[in-house]
Amino acid sequence: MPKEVTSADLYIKICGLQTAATVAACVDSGVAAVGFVFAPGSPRTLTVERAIRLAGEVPETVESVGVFRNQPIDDVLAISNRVSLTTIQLHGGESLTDIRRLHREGFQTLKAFSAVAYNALSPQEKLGWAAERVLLDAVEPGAGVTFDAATLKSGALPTFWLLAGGLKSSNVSALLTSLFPRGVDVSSGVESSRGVKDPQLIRDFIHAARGAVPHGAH
Ligand SMILES: O=C(O)c1ccccc1NCC(=O)[C@H](O)[C@H](O)COP(=O)(O)O
Repeated sequence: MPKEVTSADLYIKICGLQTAATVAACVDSGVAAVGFVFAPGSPRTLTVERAIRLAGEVPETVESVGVFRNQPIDDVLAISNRVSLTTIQLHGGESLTDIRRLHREGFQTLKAFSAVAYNALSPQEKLGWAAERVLLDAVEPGAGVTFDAATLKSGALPTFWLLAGGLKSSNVSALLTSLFPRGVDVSSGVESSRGVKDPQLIRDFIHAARGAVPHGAH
């Protein structure tokens, strides 16, 4: 039986932020993490200079996460150090060896897999990822597409895993109470148009996610 996650320790990450106003909406609502995209080709991709300004608005109590996909690890580290990120999220074919190197360099990590790719790992490979923080997503990240969550085999999931892929305020509650992830990650579901975050949609999403789980002791 998965450990019950309460609203006090539910990890909520809002990804793909591009403005100070949306960073403030996340921070004021008490999220665990905000995400800045550095993977090329996304409508949310930031320049390093802009990311430095936005990350400067994030207090130490909130993780500043850089999102990368199949970029050389030396480049990932260089950007992460310049922006003063706390956490590196990897969406490509990066290995456990890459993740361990990032840990040695002082970063927390999130390794993203599509649910399909995670299910296809061997039992031995899953064991390797069991102690890492993992994000389970749709095949195309940041596209606002859900996946068939019933395919997740709960017995083989890491202790800390986040649900992502097509989440929004109208579906997050049902998914949280059926799958028991440690937290959730959203991008498209808090946008008014592709790539454009909306502070009110961010607040609505956080409210809906918190409402889905019991209140913790404070
Ligand atoms: O956001 C992107 O465009 C992106 C591009 C390349 C790799 C990852 C990307 N986003 C990763 C995220 O953390 C998203 O929040 C996650 O995939 C969920 O996205 P959505 O389905 O849009 O909520």
